[in-house]
Order: sequence, then C-alpha cells, then structure tokens
Amino acid sequence: MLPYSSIWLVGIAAVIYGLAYFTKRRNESKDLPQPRGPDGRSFIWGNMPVAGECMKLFPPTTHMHNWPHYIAKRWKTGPLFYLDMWPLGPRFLFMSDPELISQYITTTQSLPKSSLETDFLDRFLGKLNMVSSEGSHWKRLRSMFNPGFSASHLMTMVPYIVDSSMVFLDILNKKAETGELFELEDVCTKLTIDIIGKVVLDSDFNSQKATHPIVDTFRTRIGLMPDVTSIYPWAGLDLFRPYRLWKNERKLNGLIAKELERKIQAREASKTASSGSAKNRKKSVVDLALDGYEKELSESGKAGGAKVMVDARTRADIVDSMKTFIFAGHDTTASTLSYIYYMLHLLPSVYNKFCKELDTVFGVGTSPAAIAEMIKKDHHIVNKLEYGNAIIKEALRMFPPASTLRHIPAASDPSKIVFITDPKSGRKFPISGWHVWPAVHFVSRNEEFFPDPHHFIPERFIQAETPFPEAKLFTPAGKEAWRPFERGPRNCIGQELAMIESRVILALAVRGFDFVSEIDGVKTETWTPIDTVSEFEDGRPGTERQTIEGHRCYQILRAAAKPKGGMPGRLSKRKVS
Ligand code: HEM
Repeated sequence: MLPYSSIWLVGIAAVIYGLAYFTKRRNESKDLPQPRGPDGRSFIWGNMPVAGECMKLFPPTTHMHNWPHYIAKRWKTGPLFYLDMWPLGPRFLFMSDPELISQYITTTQSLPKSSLETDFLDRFLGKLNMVSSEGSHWKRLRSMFNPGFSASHLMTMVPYIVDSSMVFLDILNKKAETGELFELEDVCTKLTIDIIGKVVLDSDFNSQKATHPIVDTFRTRIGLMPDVTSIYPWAGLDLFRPYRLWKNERKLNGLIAKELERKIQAREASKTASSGSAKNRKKSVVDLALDGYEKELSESGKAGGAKVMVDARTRADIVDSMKTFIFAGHDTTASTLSYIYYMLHLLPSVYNKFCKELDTVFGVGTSPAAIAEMIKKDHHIVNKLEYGNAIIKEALRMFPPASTLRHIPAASDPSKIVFITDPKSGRKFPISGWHVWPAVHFVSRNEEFFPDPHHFIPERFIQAETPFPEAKLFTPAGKEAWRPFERGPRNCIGQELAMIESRVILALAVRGFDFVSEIDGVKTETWTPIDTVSEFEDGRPGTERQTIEGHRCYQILRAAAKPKGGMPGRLSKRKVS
C-alpha cells in the first residue's frame, strides 16, 4: 500500500501535468487567426463560446456548414480561421480561399479524409466505400469505376435519363392538378434513385411508381443513422442502433449482391447470345467495371476459362461501391433540383429568361414529349442550355449539398508540423492536427470571387453576361473557386452524371410549373436576400428563428445538406411564357 503522502504527491504531479498539457494545447492556437474577444475565445473554453453562440442563433437542425461564413463576418477573421473547441469538440480550420485550398488541401497536395467524415461513412456504407478509402484501395476503386462515369460514356445513358424524367414530369403534372402539399425533395429523390439504378447497375428501381427492396432498405438505413447535427460525441446515443444497423446492412448487402449476381449471369449469357438486343444493350457503370476486371484477369493470366469468376473481394468492393453511388448520387442531385424549382418561383426573371433559352434551343412551343425525342436523337443538345447550366451552377453555389473534410495527425515533433503559406502575406499556418474544412458554402460566399453572394445570379457564371466583370472568378485565381464537386484527384466521380441529368430535367420538366415552398402553413412567396450576419444582428435565439439568408427552407444535415423538411410545398401550372 502507498502511504498517503505518496498518493498526494502522485495526485499533485498528475494535476500539474494535466495543467501543463492543457496550457500547451491551448497555447498552440493562441496566435492563430480565430474569433477573439470575450465572446470569441477564452483560455478555459477555447473557441467554444463561438460554437455556443452559433448553436443559440442558428435554427436547431441547421447544417454546420452555415457557420463559418457567419463567424468570419461576425468576428472579422478573414478567409482563413481556426476554431479550437478542444477538449469538448473538434479543432477545425476553415478556409474560403480557393487558391490555398487547391494548393494545399485537395489538389496539388491532396490530404487524407478526416475521421469526422469517414467514421460516419464507414458505418453507413461499409469500410470499402470509395469516399473514405485511401491509398491503393481508393486507386483501385477509382480506376475500376472511372470509365463508367466518363462524360462520353454517360452520354450513351441519356435515353434512360430522359425516360425517367418523363415519369417525373407525369408525377409533377398530377401534383399540379391536385395542388396538394408534398415534399418536393422526396419526389426528386425517387427520380435520381431511378436514374442511378439504371446508369450504375442497369436495374429498374422504378421507385417513382412503386417500392423497391434495395431503395426501401437503403432509405431505412438513412433513418437508422445517428443525427450528426451536434458537435458532441454523445449526441444521439442509442444502445440498439448498432444491432439495427448491422441487421439492415446484412439485408442491403444481400440484395445488392443478388442484383450483382444477376448482372454477372446476364453478362455471361450475352457472350453467347445471338440476339441483337442482348448484345446491343447499353453498358452500365458496373458492366464497364467488370469489363476492366476481366481484362485485368486475362492480362495477368488468371482468367480461368470462358466463365469469369468474380472473386469475393471484388464483389465486396462492388457492393460497397453501389451503396456509395446510391448514397452520394441521389440526395445531392435531388436537393439541387429542389432548390432550382424553389428559386424559379422567387425569381420570375430567371424563369422567363430560361424559357426563352428553351425556345431558342428546342423551338417555340415544342412539347416536352417532342423535346424528349430531340434529346434522344441528339444527346448533346442539352449542352446548348448555357443559361440553364448557369442556373444549376448557381443553385450548387448557394446551396451546396456536400463538401470535403481533411486531416493529418498532430505532430509532437515541431519540425514535423505541416504548414501552408498564404502567398499574399507570406504567413505560415499549421495544418497538422486540425480538421481542415474548405466548406463549399463558405468558399461560395467569398466576395472576391462571388460578389453579392446572397443573390441568386446565374449570369455570374457567363463571362459575356456577368454583372461582376471585376470579380476574380474569370481570372486564373478563380479557376477553382466554384467547387461544389470539390477539386483534385478526390473530386466527385459522379459530377458529369449530376450535371447531365440536371440539364435533361431542366429541359423537360421545369417549364410550365410554379412551385411554392410551404413550411408550417407559411408560403414563401417572396424572398429578400440577406447576409446571415445582418439577419442575426438582433441576437434572437435560433429556436425562434425561422430563416437563414432569408430562406425558410435552409439547409439541414441529414447525411448530406438537404432542404429543411424535404422542401414541402405546392405545385401549380404556370402560364407558359
Ligand atoms: C449535385 C450532385 C453532387 C454533388 C454536389 C457532389 C459532391 C461531391 C463532393 C463535394 C465530393 C467530395 C467528398 C469528399 O471529399 O469527402 C464528392 C465525392 C464523390 N461523389 Fe459526388 N456529388 C454529387 C453527385 C454524385 C453522383 C451522381 C455520384 C454517383 C452516382 C457521386 C459519387 C461520388 C463519389 C463516389 C465520390 C467519392 C470520390 C472519390 O473519393 O474518389 N456524386 N461528391
């Protein structure tokens, strides 16, 4: 037994060590750009007072990517700042300078993904998912699936996208007839899921009209995941969650594996088939991945006879990738489409200008059915929708559905700390040990590149029409300023698909509709653009606050950044202009 005096000595030593460690950690961020002042930083709490203010002011379910722009303005931090919430929360480094981000975080030097992102995705999609994979496994997955997501290959999928969009158009017509209250995002999600099923797996999910086990099980899984809107690790604790998630994963993996097996059998059958339809079938993303796999096997001399055996590891990679594509590809595009309908009601001038472009490209008075045929004949015709494309880009700028989070571990040896250098000031900033979050929402509000960032101005992306010729967007510095799909080797593999499907849907299913968002019985008929910092000037707590930047359907975090409540509203027929 230790004598009391020794216990005291050990206790005192532990307290001294603890205090020294705490002081050292806290001082690491002392001189870095960050919110300052009594409401910005304290020795004990670091920048927790800032998080406290944001949690109080922003409506409760707000996506946290709304914070950095507000913080930068409120505490005048500039485009790069640290938010040290240790030991109660993460240590973030926020940035909105696209040049710094591309050079040090995502492109020239592509940092590994942060555990704040990958822990969630590994649990949700499986450990082999592409978004959180690193190194040789990520390279293998990316090169396996790149061919299927190339622009030239995706163009061959346009007829499928058109067919799904015509079903969607039908549904919108019915909603406009009844004038019922519905969640626009849900309808858009079913459309994007159908498109992904077809493009990726050549499966008819048909979820716009019926239920499909894969889609149902997948959506159940989304509901089972913890709500990650809180920065506290204990938020959303549920003892039965792991079991429910495990059960759901088994079911989902089994369903996708069955679909994959069907695909493999169909491929084998088509090799010997004489019928043209089997041979001429359009290839899905998985088909192209399996083509690559077969080629790899035959080049390495491992192909065993005429029948190709897909090994268990490759099957597991494909199953997790399918979940990844469904996840990454449906919510994101559905959210973007929902915001486009929402903005086109609020800005009739944008709607009218787009209708004129439709007339120019497809001819005055051309019906959606005729436009559908035109697109099927000439897939590239949708690329002529320059203004339509700018509308999609502006929606993605204002309401970005996703972004990236990167991290390299802290270094105890000061000589091993990694720094980035601001070319303007020459100042060095440490990145080791910080979760670097180049939140697209924050970058998209950088006024050097996007003046009047709270206004929806598609023309800003068309050089000949921009009202901001002095903005840096069209200079070399602005090349990577628009980054909703991120940049560099880890950029979005599905970005061409998202843009092509959005253009097709705009061409077919926007004209003639008027969508009015309606939350808790309040219709959004008009909108006054406003900066969050001005909007929150009154300091009224967020539980009472209903809008962000003037929008009642602000973005919340539900796996991706999605419109609040699924964008409820009513559709009506609009006078065709
Ligand atoms: C508007 C639609 C979309 C947006 C805004 C978007 C955005 C993004 C962003 C920001 C990333 C980087 C994530 C990170 O670094 O953690 C990403 C990655 C990814 N996206 Fe998308 N995405 C969209 C649509 C799609 C579609 C349609 C698919 C596929 C069907 C897809 C599949 C993926 C995959 C697999 C990755 C990981 C790529 C890699 O790590 O190599 N996305 N996306």
